[in-house]
Amino acid sequence: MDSTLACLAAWMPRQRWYAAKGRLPSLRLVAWWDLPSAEATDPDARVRTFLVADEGTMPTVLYQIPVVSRATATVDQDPDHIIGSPEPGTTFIDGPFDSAYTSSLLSLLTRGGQGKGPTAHAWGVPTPVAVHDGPRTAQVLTGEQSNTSVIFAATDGGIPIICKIFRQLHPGVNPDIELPTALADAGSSHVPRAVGSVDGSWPDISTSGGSVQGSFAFAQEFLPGVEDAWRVALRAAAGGDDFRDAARELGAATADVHLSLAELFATRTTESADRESTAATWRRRLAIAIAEVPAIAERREAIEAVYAHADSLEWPLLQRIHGDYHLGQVLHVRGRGWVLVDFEGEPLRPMSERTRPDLALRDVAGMLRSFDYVAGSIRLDHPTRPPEAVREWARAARQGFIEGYVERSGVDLRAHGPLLAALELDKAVYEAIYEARNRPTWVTIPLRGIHRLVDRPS
Ligand SMILES: Nc1ncnc2c1ncn2[C@@H]1O[C@H](COP(=O)(O)OP(=O)(O)O)[C@@H](O)[C@H]1O
Ligand SMILES: O=P(O)(O)O[C@H]1O[C@H](CO)[C@@H](O[C@H]2O[C@H](CO)[C@@H](O)[C@H](O)[C@H]2O)[C@H](O)[C@H]1O
Repeated sequence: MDSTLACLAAWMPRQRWYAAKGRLPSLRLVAWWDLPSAEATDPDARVRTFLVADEGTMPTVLYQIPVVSRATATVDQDPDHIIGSPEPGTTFIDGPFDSAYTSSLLSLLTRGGQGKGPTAHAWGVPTPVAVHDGPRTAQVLTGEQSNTSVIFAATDGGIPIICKIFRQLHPGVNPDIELPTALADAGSSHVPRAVGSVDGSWPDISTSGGSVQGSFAFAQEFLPGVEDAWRVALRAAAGGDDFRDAARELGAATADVHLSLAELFATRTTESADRESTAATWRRRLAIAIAEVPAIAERREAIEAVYAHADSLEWPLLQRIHGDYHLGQVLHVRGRGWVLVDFEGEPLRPMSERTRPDLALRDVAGMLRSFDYVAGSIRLDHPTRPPEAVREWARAARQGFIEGYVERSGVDLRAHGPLLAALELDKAVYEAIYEARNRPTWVTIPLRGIHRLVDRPS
């Protein structure tokens, strides 16, 4: 098994979903499960999903790595999708890029079934939407994602499916399954329909002995030919087109989803423990950001003053929220409007925090930051453009979003201005860490946002 772990450890740091960028993982094999159905249809392949813990991080991260193992002489995959050779004559292929894995994953999602290993177990949970049984092609979605998504297009008229394979595993139902499924079941048009999930159990990495249950993958209807709001907004900003009306509709859709979530899941008043834990998260993030992005250190006191002001005022009710809301998480669907995806919450936050009732204003703050990101990205791509015009574009978009949100929700955002400013600032601090780790050339975008927010907090 050492050669398997060595092979995975050498490959993981190059993957977009690998969290500890710039450092080799320190892997321990926690468990694995096999998909025997794959071997029945493709006898040259063995499909094994490894669950490996990176113990070099605090806290330990548990990764899901589906691997197809083939005799090297028979392999014709693109070299970019090859993990490596654990031993001479055997090649490991990144599962989502091999039909032996994708066809058995699809079968689990749409027909049910089981995957088994000595200490881990997986089972498919199809919903009534997963009725179609015809032929499908599989294609991995490329781009900057935290997980790996495969699109299964039907070649004979069935609805296309997108299946997200969660790369980091956490005990409990993943909010990315729980929230959109509840919203879709309640009739919301602002989320895609749920098709099925792969759930399972594995050894608990936080205790010796015992096992936990959680989610391995989730499939939804795929909305073909749509663009995400990030692309739509970027094009509008690049062409100097007004985005205020589109942003107003996005604000209204966001309010609709918040209202539905407040009906479907418990809400509660903010207790002092909630404030303390939120403020502790703000401080913790700020400390990490100062360590990783030294330019933030000089604004430390000013940032803390914005947090202190927010902490001194009344806070609204807590409820379930999206949690990592930005333009890339919203799709523009003709005839249906804005559709929200990726309810998994911020990848850098512990899952226990992401599933708690939270401030709906956190989502509002995330989207407001995202309009600023559009402006920042345009400035990076077109350095000779006058910055005032780009800034004005973002200001109008932010205004439109706020108007749409307030009209639909009835929430007086002005009354919560200092809290919204603190949440925007915290998001910008999060983004600075995220960009420093993933896209260092973009770190100037949140840094500029931080300066603006501390100089003009609300
Ligand atoms: N149901 C869907 N229909 C069409 N495109 C989708 C759908 N779900 C996700 N996408 C596309 O896939 C991208 C990545 O999905 P997301 O849920 O954000 O994954 P990740 O957790 O890996 O970041 C989205 O930004 C969107 O462009
Ligand atoms: O991978 P996820 O979609 O879960 O989200 C992570 O990656 C996002 C970047 O791809 C990051 O979002 C940041 O960049 C966006 C533009 O690419 C911008 O619209 C967002 O405002 C900005 O936060 C997100 O924060 C991160 O969790």
